[in-house]
Parts: sequence; C-alpha cells; structure tokens
Amino acid sequence: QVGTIGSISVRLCSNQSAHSRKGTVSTADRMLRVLVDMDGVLADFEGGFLKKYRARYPDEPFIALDDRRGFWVSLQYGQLRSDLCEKAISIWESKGFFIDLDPLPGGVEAVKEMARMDDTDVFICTSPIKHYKHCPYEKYAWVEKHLGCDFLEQVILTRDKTLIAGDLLIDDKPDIQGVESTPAWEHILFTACHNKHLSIGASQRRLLSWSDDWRGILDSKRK
Ligand SMILES: O=c1ccn([C@@H]2O[C@H](COP(=O)(O)O)[C@@H](O)[C@H]2O)c(=O)[nH]1
Ligand SMILES: [Mg+2]
Repeated sequence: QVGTIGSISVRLCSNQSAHSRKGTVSTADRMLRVLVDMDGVLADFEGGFLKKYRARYPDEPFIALDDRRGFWVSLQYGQLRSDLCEKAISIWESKGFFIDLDPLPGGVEAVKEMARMDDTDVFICTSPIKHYKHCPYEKYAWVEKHLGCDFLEQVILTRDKTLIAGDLLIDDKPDIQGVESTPAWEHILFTACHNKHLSIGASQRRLLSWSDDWRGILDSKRK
C-alpha cells in the first residue's frame, strides 16, 4: 500500500501481525511455530561475501565456495593467512553488505507460503553482528525488500537462538548453542557450502535446499 504525506510517498504497513491476522491469539498452542534463519538460508551470505571480498581485495588469496569448511568464514581466512581474518570481517562490517545479499533460490517463496498456511506461524530468526552500525538496520530492510513490510512483524534478532521457543529452527549453523541447554525447537540443518561435508547424527535432519521437502518436515511436527 502506498500513501502520501504532503508531497512524500510513504509505504503503509498493516499494524496487524501475521499472527493476529490469522486470529489465533487464543489458540496459539495449536500453531506450528517455524523459525527460519536468514544468512545462509534465505540470504546468500557466502556468495555475497566472496563477491565483495574479491572486488575489494583482488590481489589477495580467497577460498572458493567449494573449498569452504566450517561455519566461520573469518576463521578459515585466518588459517589461510592470519591478516585475512580482519579483511574478511571488514566485508560484512561494511555498509551495504547485508542489504545487497541475494535471496537464495526458493527461500522467499517458501517463507511466504508458510505464512499463508493454516495453523502455522513463521518467524525470521537471525543473529546480528556486534558491529551494529549497519547490520540490524539492513536485516530489517532486506526483509521489507524481499518479503514485504508486513513481514517486519515476524523478525527476531537475537544472538542466542536457544532462548527462542519454536517447533522448528531451519538454520545452516551446525552447532547452535546458548544459555538454554535444551531449546524448544528441533534444529533442521540447512545445507550450505560450509556444512555439506559434515556427517550429522542419526536423529538430525537436513533440508538440502528450498527444493527439498520442507512441507513434509513441517507436517511431521504437526500435532
Ligand atoms: O565468519 C563469520 C561468519 C558469519 N558471521 C556472522 O554470523 C552471523 C550468522 O548469523 P546466523 O543467524 O547464524 O545466520 C551473521 O551475522 C554473520 O555476519 C560472523 O560473524 N563471522
Ligand atoms: Mg545462518
């Protein structure tokens, strides 16, 4: 929706959250709550990083996406050569890094479909970096740009996802730890270049991409 204030065009967001639009406040216990990570799940953090790193440091060595191992990009660059750790960090601390990330194939469509499903609440659950000048703002801006301003109601920024209650957390980080030792959610490992070689426990489930059966995973958690 677009309105005007004087000569200024403004985008009007509904004040209702997706949750209350479904009229479910009193029946929240029957809703399936899905938490979806952003970097590496909806937004192409690794691809965006490599593109900007190579543009800023064209003469420095880099790690091709196929050779990425381990969640921490900065750690692997630091192992390549110690000063490259800081150079890597400088990329995602820069203005424009997070907002410029391309959506990963099918992610935005999947999240929109989840939000339309009966008995389903979906939240974007993402960890901002501590260098807060650009990242938190740009994460909200990314959601508005790709999912629409009503979806801003569904954003959770936290550096500790174990504190957030949900049935499922779809996330590319293999080890999600925090102060809560038994988080409420089941972690579904979203496959990314840095985790695809990892063998996971027999009880853990993976989502290979957004073309994989995410609907089946949601259904498996419905009561
Ligand atoms: O080497 C790295 C790689 C990533 N990060 C930051 O970690 C978070 C990851 O957030 P998730 O919600 O777990 O996807 C993101 O803000 C990256 O910028 C990092 O600090 N160092
Ligand atoms: Mg992630």
